[in-house]
Amino acid sequence: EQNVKNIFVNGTTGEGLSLSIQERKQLAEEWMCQGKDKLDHVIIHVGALSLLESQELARHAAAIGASGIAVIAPSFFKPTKKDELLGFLQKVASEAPTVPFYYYHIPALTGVKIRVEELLDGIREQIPTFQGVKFSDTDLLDLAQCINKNERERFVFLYGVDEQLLSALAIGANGAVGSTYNYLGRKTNLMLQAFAKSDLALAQKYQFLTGEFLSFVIKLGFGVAQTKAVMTLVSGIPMGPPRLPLVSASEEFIAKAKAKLESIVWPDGD
Ligand SMILES: CC(=O)N[C@H](C=O)[C@@H](O)[C@H](O)[C@H](O)CO
Ligand SMILES: CC(=O)C(=O)O
Repeated sequence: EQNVKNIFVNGTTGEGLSLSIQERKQLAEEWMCQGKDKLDHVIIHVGALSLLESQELARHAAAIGASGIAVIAPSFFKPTKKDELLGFLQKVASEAPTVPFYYYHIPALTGVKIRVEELLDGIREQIPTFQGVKFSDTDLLDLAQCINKNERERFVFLYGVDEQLLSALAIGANGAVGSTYNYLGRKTNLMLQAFAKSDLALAQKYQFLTGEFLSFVIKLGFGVAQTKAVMTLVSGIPMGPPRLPLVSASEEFIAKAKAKLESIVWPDGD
């Protein structure tokens, strides 16, 4: 329905860090199975506070044939220097030595603000499977420097601040991973197509409209619980309640989000 061809499992929206290891394995297996003939890539997030658990999840993802694995920075005891973060990532990546590895940079949630530009310098020597970054930060200078310096190594940069994806594309991001594509995937694909055809005015229209929706719901209080409510609203598929400490979106939020979404007039006419 949203025509999304790649999936990122057990990340932020999937509340991966709130699930048990057993649950995470089960979900990864289910997505591999369901996606078999439908999806191009299944990237499984295997980050955890415990290095041992993260390694176990990496081995599991490799065993079930994941197209990639991703890891966020550990966020209770935090790495403060590049080499500390790199050491952790390396010890996870090496458990899945044939699986492309992505660093999931999301400093607003992890509190780990080590610049990606710095992290990537020489990273292939430590992590031969290093493939790219899921870059969920607004620092477009850091992203630009990553892209500028790493062109030769052909890393992939998947952008994760959906409301400013177009700006990231302009600076050279290769793709996008984000929560809103669960319900605005089709519209975002139209934006990507417009950008690919250099129709910047049309691409901007889509970005302005997705931005209008997001700025509206962000003012109401927008997080993973609210995202799930909007997913249910649009798809009709019940997402179930989030897990504590997150609590379900209010009926008032759902009604307002629904009205806002329905009020938007898209360039493609629906
Ligand atoms: C913090 C967070 O959830 N980030 C998501 C991706 O990483 C984004 O997809 C946002 O949910 C989205 O850009 C809406 O603000
Ligand atoms: C939103 C997103 O990219 C994630 O669930 O990690």
